[in-house]
Amino acid sequence: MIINNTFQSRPQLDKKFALRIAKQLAAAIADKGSASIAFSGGSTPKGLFTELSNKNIDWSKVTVTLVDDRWVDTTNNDSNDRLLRENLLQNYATNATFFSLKQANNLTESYLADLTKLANDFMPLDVAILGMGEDGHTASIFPCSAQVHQGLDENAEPSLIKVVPTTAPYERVTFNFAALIQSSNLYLHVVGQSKQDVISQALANDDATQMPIRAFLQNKDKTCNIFWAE
Ligand SMILES: O=C1O[C@H](COP(=O)(O)O)[C@@H](O)[C@H](O)[C@H]1O
Repeated sequence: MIINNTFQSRPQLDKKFALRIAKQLAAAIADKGSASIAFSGGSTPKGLFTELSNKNIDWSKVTVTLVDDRWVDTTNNDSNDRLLRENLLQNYATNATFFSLKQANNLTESYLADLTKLANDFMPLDVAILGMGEDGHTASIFPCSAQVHQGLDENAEPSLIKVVPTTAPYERVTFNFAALIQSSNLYLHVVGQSKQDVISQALANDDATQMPIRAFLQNKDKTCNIFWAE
């Protein structure tokens, strides 16, 4: 199920979206004393990060993480970890607890098992913000990868897995579908006409292994709110 939220400009989207996320985090804190949120990386969310970092909520009670990251050093320009630290964990949001997906040198099965255990402290997420590539990948569940079935398995334990894309650089660490779909508030944040075209393509067919975003957009039990601007 989807709900479309369309904006005339990216700054307008960033403002409204940040306000909504801040309210949902504050509501989770009021309800259970803490909140958790996972962001996507890539080129889309920078403006949103800046807006949200200036929201005066009790960030000390918020755990912030990523839905996925590239397995690169956290100083690398392509690191989602770095993007988040430099753009979100600023201003009021410096008080948040950051759960990095890159806490070791080697991306081994035992590392992923340990990381998944640690993540269980703040799962299920209160808010998850997905991004999407032109190939319909979301988080780092890539249609080109050998791990696409594993990433989309509805019956898998919610967990962090390794993905090796063949059409994009770097090994990845990503939450699987089973983990992300449990999020109380699920969003897809995309900008530009080409991404709108990809959404149309995703809605026109139902094979999620060809376009993993379909698993989220076409899920019968969970609403995915799309935030889009030209
Ligand atoms: O590789 C990635 O790409 C997607 C989409 O990024 P964008 O640059 O087209 O916004 C992103 O959602 C994901 O987190 C990132 O690792």
